[in-house]
Amino acid sequence: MTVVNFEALQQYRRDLHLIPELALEEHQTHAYLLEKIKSWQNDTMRIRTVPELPTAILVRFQGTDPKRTIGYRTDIDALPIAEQTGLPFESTHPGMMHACGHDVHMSLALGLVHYFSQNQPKDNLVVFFQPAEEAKSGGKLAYDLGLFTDEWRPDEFYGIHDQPDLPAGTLSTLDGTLFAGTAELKVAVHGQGGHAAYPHLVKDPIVAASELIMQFQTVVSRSVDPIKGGVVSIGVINGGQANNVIPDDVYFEGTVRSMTRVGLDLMMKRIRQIAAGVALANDITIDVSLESGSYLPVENNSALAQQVITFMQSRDDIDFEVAQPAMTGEDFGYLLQQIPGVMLWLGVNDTHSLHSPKLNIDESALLPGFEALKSLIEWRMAH
Ligand SMILES: CC(=O)N[C@@H](CCC[C@H](N)C(=O)O)C(=O)O
Repeated sequence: MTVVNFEALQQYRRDLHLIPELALEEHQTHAYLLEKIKSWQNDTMRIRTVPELPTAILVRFQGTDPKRTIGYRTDIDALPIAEQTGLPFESTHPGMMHACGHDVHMSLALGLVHYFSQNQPKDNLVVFFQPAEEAKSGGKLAYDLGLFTDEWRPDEFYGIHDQPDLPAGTLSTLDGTLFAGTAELKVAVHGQGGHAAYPHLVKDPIVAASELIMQFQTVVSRSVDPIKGGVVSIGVINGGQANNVIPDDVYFEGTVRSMTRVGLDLMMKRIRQIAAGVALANDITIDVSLESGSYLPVENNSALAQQVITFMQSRDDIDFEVAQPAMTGEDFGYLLQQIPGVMLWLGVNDTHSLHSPKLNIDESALLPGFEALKSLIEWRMAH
């Protein structure tokens, strides 16, 4: 029985787009999702929330003839970005926006929960609404809290991410590593400020931070095998308040990325070495924090990815393209290190990139995205 249509998916997506919330603070989102899920509850379903990760929700469907448990994961958090789309359902939360399409991901996951509440699956199915993908590693937190133990442990895990570069509704993945592993970089440059007219009497953190940021750009160009590649990007820089005052401190943040854990380790080592060298050269203190280990490379399980690709390519009603690896990060990578599975892109056709304040996804992706995921899950359960 088909109970999910475009209008329903669009309504979920727009409702959720109005109320974006940051990592681990997704309380309104959680309440919205829970209310919908509870409205479909029946004897085949169990709904689980946990006090240690209060915005997470797990839904488990008992299979009719289970030989395994399939997992499906959506992220639920938003970004600290002030929306500039001008849409009638623009964010009502100042400075926050679903600029990475998690509203789309949640809409599809709600569609799946609604559908399987009316069509009991053959295998068991666990749908995981995960907080904190953009920051704070909700996937790892959930795993480390033991959310996926006993009957809640999927044997295989699937998830999607929207992709503005692909036509709306096109699915895409590859047999291999889809997304990079990332490390979050935080740097504090501590100098000794003073009057800008007397630079010889200060320890200038602005000059040191500038040198450091430019030197970091040599990590990829001089230390990483060009065939393998990597990314060092700075997204935050703060320091100073007046044009004629040299401040005491400068603070900046960025992200370091590689398709392999070995590559990421190398880049992190070079960043620490460069920071130590620039600190010495400027007679200044530089504190570097590099956190990795949660946003691991998103490595699709080879056997499962081949099956997904074969299935998608065999279906006339699914538009599918084999993907190229991307430097995007995802903490689904952490879950895929624990549980085999596959992440896919879903095309949402926009000229604006992910993380743009003008991202305006093409909602015609919603129904084909839902249908493809539902068909994939049902096909997998039949094999
Ligand atoms: C799909 C996407 O855009 N994911 C984020 C994941 C954030 C990773 C982490 N917070 C970091 O900044 O390294 C991304 O930025 O790729």
